Order: sequence, then structure tokens, then C-alpha cells
Amino acid sequence: MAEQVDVVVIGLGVGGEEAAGRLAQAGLSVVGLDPRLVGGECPYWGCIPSKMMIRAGNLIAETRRVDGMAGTATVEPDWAPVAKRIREEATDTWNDQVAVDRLVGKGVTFLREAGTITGPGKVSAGGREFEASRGIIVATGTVPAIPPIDGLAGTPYWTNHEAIEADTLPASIIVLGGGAIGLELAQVFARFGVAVTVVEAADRVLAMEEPESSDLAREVLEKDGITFRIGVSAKAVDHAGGSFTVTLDDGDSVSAEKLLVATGRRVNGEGLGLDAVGIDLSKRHIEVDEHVRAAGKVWAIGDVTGVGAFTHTAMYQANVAVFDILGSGDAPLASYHAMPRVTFTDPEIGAVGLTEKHAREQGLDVKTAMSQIPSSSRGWIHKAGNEGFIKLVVDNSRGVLVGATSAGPTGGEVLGALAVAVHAAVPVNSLQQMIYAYPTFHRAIGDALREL
Ligand SMILES: Cc1cc2nc3c(=O)[nH]c(=O)nc-3n(C[C@H](O)[C@H](O)[C@H](O)COP(=O)(O)OP(=O)(O)OC[C@H]3O[C@@H](n4cnc5c(N)ncnc54)[C@H](O)[C@@H]3O)c2cc1C
Ligand SMILES: NC(=O)c1ccc[n+]([C@@H]2O[C@H](COP(=O)([O-])OP(=O)(O)OC[C@H]3O[C@@H](n4cnc5c(N)ncnc54)[C@H](O)[C@@H]3O)[C@@H](O)[C@H]2O)c1
Repeated sequence: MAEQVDVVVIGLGVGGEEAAGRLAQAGLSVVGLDPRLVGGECPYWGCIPSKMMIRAGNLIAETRRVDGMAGTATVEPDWAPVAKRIREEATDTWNDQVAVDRLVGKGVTFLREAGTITGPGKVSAGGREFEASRGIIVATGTVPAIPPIDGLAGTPYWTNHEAIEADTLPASIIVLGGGAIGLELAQVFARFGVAVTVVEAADRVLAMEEPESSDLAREVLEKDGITFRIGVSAKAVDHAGGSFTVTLDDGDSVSAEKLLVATGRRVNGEGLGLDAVGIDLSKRHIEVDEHVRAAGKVWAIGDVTGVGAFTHTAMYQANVAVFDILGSGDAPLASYHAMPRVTFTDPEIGAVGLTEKHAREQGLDVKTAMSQIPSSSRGWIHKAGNEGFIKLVVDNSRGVLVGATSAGPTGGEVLGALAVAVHAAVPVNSLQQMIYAYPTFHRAIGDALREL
């Protein structure tokens, strides 16, 4: 006999945890399911520990910038305090008791079980059956996509999990994939003295961003000592004698102690029972509408929706689902036209909305403008580590920004102003008349606007 509840949330990563807690606090009876840790990737193997690693790597880089600007300084990188901080402060040694208590404290019934949808409103988990009168939220995230490279399966390669859990660093590492995970971790490892080679199959790193971002990322990471193999694919992997050898399709090979596979993520629909409610995974993600509804009485939020795999997207969609499920008259509708994203390399590469290429592909009347951070007043003052730029993508016919990139020492923070402009479609004319504080990094936005 099925247990009657209001909502079942399958997957308690950042999206599911937020939705389950809010719905329970609103008075609904909510069952939350996750066989792993409440909080998901972001706090345990993603955003938070990786940003702690980046903070440590950036401290090393800043110390090395003292020479010639503020005296002399030497730094002896040591991974031990970083690993300790991740273990003790970020992840509680990968123990989610605090998160479970917080969730249960909000009134959610938590089961450390995987959920399977068995029919409309019906979910089975750990031998129990639930019937959800309001519906089901699918928030099961993604898993690393492991490419079918000869010899790779069965080797002790790293994904983000092993990289984040590492107590010690290897002498050398090959990073397969020059996306956000690959570049952020590559730079950290290099700053701690690891010999890093990044292998990227596309013709540039950060291939979804502006080509100027790709060039900048490669240039600064090369200064950190990283070797790039761009436009080549791994054909075979061999692991012998404690070392990996990756054979590339141009005939070359690279060897290192460790191999990190960071070639993207995939939705894992196995055992989830999506067929039972007519959800098709042939597009490799769960399609949702503006209410983040995926099927009758089924909502999907977060990485499973394929709308930008970011914590802020999962939280945003959770909010949309919560309002919709509660039947609020003023429920927000999801819109992704001002999707912000930041690659936390040093310099940070922030972007919002459309790239120039994507804007042109949409047939917009595109105009672009750029300014360089090193030639802005603040960039010039900053000197060491001042690489970066502002790029604006304008829809000329509407006179508004539809996209922008902000790369620089605080690129992710400067992005805030550009995100407001794209989100609210602030007229370019109005942005040009604003006062930009002197001498700030964000003043370079004004420099770029003058080029239009
Ligand atoms: C190294 C790294 C760094 C990152 N850095 C950033 C960053 O700086 N900023 C940013 O915005 N994003 C970052 N991300 C991305 C971010 O972590 C994800 O976008 C976010 O975690 C997605 O949340 P989610 O709730 O959709 O899924 P997840 O966090 O993946 O959680 C999904 C949960 O569902 C559970 N689950 C799966 N199947 C089932 C089932 N059948 N039944 C029950 N539960 C199930 C899983 O165990 C998991 O706990 C990073 C990711 C990585 C890997
Ligand atoms: N700062 C952030 O917000 C942040 C940080 C890390 C991760 N993330 C999220 O996590 C997701 C996953 O990150 P990711 O870096 O794994 O994926 P990604 O899709 O960003 O990059 C994967 C890269 O691997 C390359 N690639 C694919 N197959 C390959 C192969 N066989 N050989 C060599 N290269 C190959 C792709 O061309 C691509 O450039 C991202 O989409 C991002 O949204 C966000």
C-alpha cells in the first residue's frame, strides 16, 4: 500500500535540497530521497572545495607577484592545509549529518535511498512506495561523462571526486578536457608544483565562451607552466608501473602519474523510471517548460535540465518549481536570457547571456565592443596579474546588451553590473550615461561602451 504524501523529491543536491526544504516549510508533506550525500556535488566535490583549492592557489600566485612590486617573497607550496581545510571545513570528511539535520528540521522525511518513478505521482524507494498528490521533483544531477577511449575503463583515473579528495598531489597529471573543471583544477595543481598537461579535443579551451576568453585562459595558464595539447583527441590510455600514457590521435603521446577526466557531464537516467511518466532522455537531458514542468505532475530542476550546469541555475529552477507547486498566483517563469557563469581561473572569466557567435546564429543585428583591463587605470595600477578584458555583445536593433564577458582579477564580481544590464535590457544609451567609479575594474565597462 502506497504512503500518501504531497511531494517526493528525487535527488537532494543543491536544487532538490532547496525545493524539498522550502515545500516542507510551506506545510506540505515532503519525502526527500538521495542514496548519497544531502547537498550533492557542489558542497562535497564541486564548487565549494574547488574554490577553496583555487583560493589557496591564488594566494601562492599573489605571493609570487610580490617580487618587483613590494619587495621579495618566497612561498613553499604545501597541499596539506588545503586538503585539511576541504576535509574539515568544507565536507566534514564527506559526512552530511549537518545537512540531513537541517533538512529534517524543516520537516522533510529523508530516506538515504535511490528513487524510481513507477507511474504518475508514484515513486518507490528502499522497498517503500509513495504516492505524491502534488507531484514529483526530479533533481538527480549529472555524473562525469567518461569518453569511450581504448584502455581507459578499469584504470585508476580521477574524476572531480578523486581530485577533490586528494590528500597529496602527484608530481604530474594529464587533464583530459579544457572546460571549466579542467582549467580550474589544472591551474591549482600547476601552482602547487604539479607538471600539468591539458588535452582538449576542440580547437580551443572554454569552447562555449568567446574566443578571446579561450585565448586569455590558455595564455595565462601557460604562464603557470601548463602544457596544452589542443585540437587532438585521446585515442588510447595505458596505465602501467604507476604511470598513465595517453596516445593522441596525432600520433604523439603524453605520460603522467595521474589522469583527470574532465570531459563534461551526463544525465544518468538509469533506474530512475522516467519512461513511466513518458519522459524521453534521447536529448540527453530532461526538457522543461517555463514552469520547469517536465510532464504531468513532474518537475525537473538543476543539471538534469541541461540549461547550464551551475548551482545558481539549480537554485533558480528550484524557486520556480516551489512557486508552481504551491500554486502561487505570482509564480515566476524561468528565463535564461541572462544566464551568468564564471570560470574561476585567475583571472576569473565571467560571462552572461549570448556570446557574439550565438547572437549572430540567432540572426541578431550584432555589434561588439571591447576594452582591455591592463590599459584601464585600475588594471595599469594593479600591474602583475592584470590580464583581462570586457567584451560587449549588443543587439543593435533593440539597443541593448544581449551578452557580455568580463575577464580580469575580479572578473566574476564585475560581471554583476553586466548581468543586470542583460537581464533588465538596460538601454545601451543609458549605460553610456552612467558614472563608473574611478579607478575600479568595473570602470572598464564604460571604456568598452565608448567603443560602440
Ligand atoms: C569540480 C566542480 C566545480 C564546480 N564549480 C561550480 C561553481 O563554481 N559554480 C557553479 O555554479 N557550479 C559549479 N559546479 C556545478 C554544480 O556543482 C552543479 O551545477 C550543481 O551541483 C547541480 O546541482 P543539482 O542539484 O542539479 O545536482 P547534484 O548536485 O549533482 O545533485 C544530484 C543528487 O541527486 C542524487 N541522485 C542521483 N540519482 C538519484 C536517484 N535515482 N534517487 C535519488 N537521488 C539520486 C545524487 O546522489 C546527488 O546527490 C561545479 C561542478 C564541479 C564538478
Ligand atoms: N565555475 C563554474 O561555474 C564551474 C566549474 C566547474 C564545473 N562547472 C560545471 O560543470 C560542468 C562540467 O564541467 P566540465 O569541465 O567537465 O565540462 P565542459 O563541458 O565545460 O568541458 C569539457 C571539455 O572537454 C572536452 N572534451 C570532451 N571529450 C574530450 C576528449 N575525449 N578528449 C579531450 N577533450 C574532450 C570538450 O571539448 C570540452 O571542452 C560544466 O558544464 C559547468 O557548468 C562549473
